[in-house]
Amino acid sequence: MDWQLSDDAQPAARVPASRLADPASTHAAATDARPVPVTGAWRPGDDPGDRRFARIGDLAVEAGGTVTDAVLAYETWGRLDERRGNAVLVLHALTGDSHVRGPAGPGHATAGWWEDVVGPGLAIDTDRFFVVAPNMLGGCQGSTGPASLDHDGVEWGSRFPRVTIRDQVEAQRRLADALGIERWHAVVGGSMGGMHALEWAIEHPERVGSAALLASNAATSADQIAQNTLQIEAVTTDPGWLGGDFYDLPGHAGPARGLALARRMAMLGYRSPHELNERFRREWQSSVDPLHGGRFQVESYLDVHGNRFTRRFDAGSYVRLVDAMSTHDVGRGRGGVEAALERVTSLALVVGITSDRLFPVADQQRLAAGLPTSVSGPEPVVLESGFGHDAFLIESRRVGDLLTTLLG
Ligand SMILES: CC(=O)SCCNC(=O)CCNC(=O)[C@H](O)C(C)(C)COP(=O)(O)OP(=O)(O)OC[C@H]1O[C@@H](n2cnc3c(N)ncnc32)[C@H](O)[C@@H]1OP(=O)(O)O
Ligand SMILES: N[C@@H](CCO)C(=O)O
Repeated sequence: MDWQLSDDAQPAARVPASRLADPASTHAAATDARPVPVTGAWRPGDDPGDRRFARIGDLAVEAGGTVTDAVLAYETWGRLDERRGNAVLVLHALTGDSHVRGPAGPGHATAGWWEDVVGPGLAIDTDRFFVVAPNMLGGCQGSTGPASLDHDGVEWGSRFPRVTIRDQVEAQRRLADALGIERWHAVVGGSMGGMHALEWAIEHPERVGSAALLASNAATSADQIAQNTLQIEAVTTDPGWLGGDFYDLPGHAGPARGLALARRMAMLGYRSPHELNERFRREWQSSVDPLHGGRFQVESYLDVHGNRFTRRFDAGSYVRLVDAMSTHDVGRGRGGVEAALERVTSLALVVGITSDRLFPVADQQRLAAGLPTSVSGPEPVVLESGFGHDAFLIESRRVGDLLTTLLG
């Protein structure tokens, strides 16, 4: 089947800012929600730039159900060469999006999340490579997700099926087909994006030249599932959740408090105890002692991140995407993790971070030991950093240096 690049004026996955939950606290930061620009279909030779949309058809998902008339939002940088052999797929983490670098088109004046990694002369050199970055299926930054309108003009909400990493990669495969990319020069992803990159290398080994797996895993551990479960519970026990059908109800803020709480919990996994202790110590945010009504700085920090998050992310997507991480297990139906890893034929770069308490280095040791050809042999490359899991985003220059060992 041919998948279509969209010229439509109103992509099905459009998510107006009004459907994002309102912040629950007066400490909220300014909104990060970006309008979704509507652009024409990408064609070989086009200039890099705007966010575009690919219609990828009906997608039957592993857990049962179908995402009908699914759309993936994506952005590109650089030019596809005549042999279509220089394409690099960059896959974002849980709450990321297609906006890897700026500037792009209208509504995208902002910098991207990997400015120091992707660009002219950088590790993923857009003078050499054609970079494609999709927003994952189930997300809320242009791709079809729970906040998107279904055919009846009502948000999918609770009707949006559970999706898995494999379903999301199947959506990406259709995007690759639509773009005419038979084989990726490389697939690159951090955290949840690394799960997608690995799934590509296992399910479509002939289509992946090399794979970079940063702070990621082969199967989500009990410890990770436990944290995911608490975050989902924080959202779904908020009275504003309404079973997942909270969208566009007059005067209804949605599960904002629950979503903010989930993000605050998640932030603890993203940063290291050492960093938090060194950065905030026991300092107060104001002149008032916390014992007498003031707040600790770290409380304020988490509050800001939690409430800011509610301005840019949909609670329905959050629940579905966290769930997709929990069900991640490359060994499912493939004879176990090690058997699945043996299917990989591409050269792999596996990177762990010393202070990552969410995806500890043991996860990457299992990956490197199981993958047939890893840049660093049976051990991962370990980045010495105090920033915790988020180091793959924060230490971007150093991550770029590591990527050059794979990309040349
Ligand atoms: C691939 C992807 O995942 S893309 C998505 C990645 N982006 C996100 O996850 C968005 C959330 N942001 C983050 O997690 C982080 O900002 C990162 C990882 C992107 C970057 O981390 P850092 O640069 O170390 O930012 P940090 O965590 O220190 O947060 C900085 C903010 O906290 C604020 N902050 C710091 N201390 C306090 C405090 N005591 N009280 C309140 N706010 C505080 C700062 O003012 C700053 O706000 P600003 O952005 O408005 O300037
Ligand atoms: N902080 C990043 C990393 C998660 O793995 C995110 O929210 O996407």
